[in-house]
Amino acid sequence: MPTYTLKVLTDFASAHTLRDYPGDCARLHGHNWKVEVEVRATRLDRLGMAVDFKTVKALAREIAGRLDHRYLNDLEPFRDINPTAEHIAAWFFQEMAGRLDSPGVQVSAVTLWETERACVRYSEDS
Ligand SMILES: Nc1nc2c(c(=O)[nH]1)N=C([C@H](O)[C@H](O)COP(=O)(O)OP(=O)(O)OP(=O)(O)O)CN2
Ligand SMILES: [Zn+2]
Repeated sequence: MPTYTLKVLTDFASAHTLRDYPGDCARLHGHNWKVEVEVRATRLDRLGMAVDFKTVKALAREIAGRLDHRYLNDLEPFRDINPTAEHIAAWFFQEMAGRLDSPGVQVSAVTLWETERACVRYSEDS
């Protein structure tokens, strides 16, 4: 089946500490995180769009804004789980999936870049 995968980018700047990490990352430090959100559809609307990029960007920006200029360890769910790239990517995916309300369009992956050299891609493909 033809599939359209759209990707939008956003970012946020936050501080975190990794509890129990055996090294520098257990100390307070920050990152300029970059987020790639992928959404997938198999149908287009009458305009020829799976979903307007603006819709996906606005939602991704709103979610990123909740993390921006914050100490992640103070925010749910990172009071209880370490704010690793893996956990942040999964949280971001779930927030997007819970809010994207476009028929026939699903969030398919979130890639979180922690540095320019390291990222994690989270999806729930079976
Ligand atoms: N699998 C993961 N590994 C690490 C995570 C993570 O979230 N998931 N996080 C960190 C720290 O947050 C650390 O700040 C990042 O370190 P690193 O990727 O090593 O980045 P640096 O720029 O400091 O390191 P270079 O070796 O210069 O690339 C660690 N690991
Ligand atoms: Zn870090």
